[in-house]
Amino acid sequence: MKLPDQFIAKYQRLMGSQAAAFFASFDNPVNYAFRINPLKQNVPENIDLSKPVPYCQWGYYGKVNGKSVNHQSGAIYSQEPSAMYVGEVAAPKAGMKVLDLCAAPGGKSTHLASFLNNTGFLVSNEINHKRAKVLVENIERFGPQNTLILNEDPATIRKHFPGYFDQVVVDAPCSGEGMFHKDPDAMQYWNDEYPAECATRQHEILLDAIRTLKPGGELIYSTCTFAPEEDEQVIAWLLDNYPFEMVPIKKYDGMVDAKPEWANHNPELKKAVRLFPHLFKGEGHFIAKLRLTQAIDEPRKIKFERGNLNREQKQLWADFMQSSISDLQYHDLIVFGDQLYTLNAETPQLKGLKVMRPGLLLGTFKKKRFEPSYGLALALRPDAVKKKIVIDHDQWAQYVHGDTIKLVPSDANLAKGWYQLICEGRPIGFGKYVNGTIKNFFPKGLRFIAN
Ligand SMILES: C[S@@+](CC[C@H](N)C(=O)[O-])C[C@H]1O[C@@H](n2cnc3c(N)ncnc32)[C@H](O)[C@@H]1O
Repeated sequence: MKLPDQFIAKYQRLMGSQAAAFFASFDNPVNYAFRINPLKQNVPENIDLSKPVPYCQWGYYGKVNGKSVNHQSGAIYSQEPSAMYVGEVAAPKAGMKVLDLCAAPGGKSTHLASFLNNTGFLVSNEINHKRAKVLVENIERFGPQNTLILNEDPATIRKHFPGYFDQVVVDAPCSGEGMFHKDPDAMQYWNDEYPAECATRQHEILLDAIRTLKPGGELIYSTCTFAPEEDEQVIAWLLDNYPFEMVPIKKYDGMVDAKPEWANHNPELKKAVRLFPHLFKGEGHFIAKLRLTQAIDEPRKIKFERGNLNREQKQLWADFMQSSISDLQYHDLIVFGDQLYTLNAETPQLKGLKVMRPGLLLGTFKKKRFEPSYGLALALRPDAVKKKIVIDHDQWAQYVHGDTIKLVPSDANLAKGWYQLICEGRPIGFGKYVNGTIKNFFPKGLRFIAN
């Protein structure tokens, strides 16, 4: 691979005796991996689980077919193997309040949601609107029921969540040097000054991020670049200026200590981790974990959001619950426009925030009726739903293409109404059964031709 000349000169100097092996690794084959989704009931079928990723309890090496039942149902999430270690380092405990500040497309958020297992509260934020839409798609497919999805800048997040979170993950926008191997297009933005520019933005993001942490809370900072300016030097700056202590990160085979000599020689920096592609089966990554030892600002009181359904909406939802769902836990309900969402007990007032999803989207109120959402079908395990129709792979292909599905006569005497559609043991959406056919409610923007 042709790397930029200035990149070669810089890393020749920094990598010393390892430089040749480091540069050679850019020509190695790319490593693919995926995580299975513990929020779903069944372990995915038709996928090779023989090569587990040793440091990630849900991780396996291998490539995912994006047009498969496994992928569409949210049973698996494709993620680069090094990126998987960020979620593992965070490993939030049940009940925690967690912020993923730079979240799209959702690799870390879905991983954090796996740990939280529908307890606590996950705020998944992405500044870029287009990317925030992709984040919504990926989170809905994964199916957590405890997630607020925002499209905000870090300064606004800081204002609304002062001293609030047990954990904050900053998977920072960076110069992306670690991605040159997998995605050579990433090189086009790179020049010698780019890491310093990125570092300025990382400092700005962190100045907001750290003020959303409660004392004792943990900051997980990660990049996919080798640049010391964006890695050790950022952490050295935090340690010098704010009340943080480093939390040691376990180093598995091929992972190495971060490099104090690439910053201010503070030996504490060794507790962070570097993943180099010539030493490790994955792309370049840097991860640091820090604990806030005391509050940065005076504590501020937070007002919480409340449910807002009118009587008719309550009744329509109660009727749907009664006829269709046997198990769905939530604190309260909230309506935005005509859309109904669950509301987590920990949700602060949402006024002034660009909200993509205040909670799990349950469905839409139409004139005097309720239409359940695609996201609800994917968030509910089959045993939590009263009415289901099992479809085969060909019918699934019709469904994801947006077609009406004709049922065989033996299935064609069901009561009219909403059914969770199940393919290969996994929920793949809701369908409305009418006279021997299933009307298709697979979202228009997501339709595809299965292969
Ligand atoms: C490395 S990517 C995040 C990847 C994501 N965490 C995942 O695992 O799928 C960094 C993200 O930061 C966002 N970003 C860019 N500028 C930002 C800023 N000034 N503040 C916050 N986020 C920013 C980008 O849009 C991008 O989605």
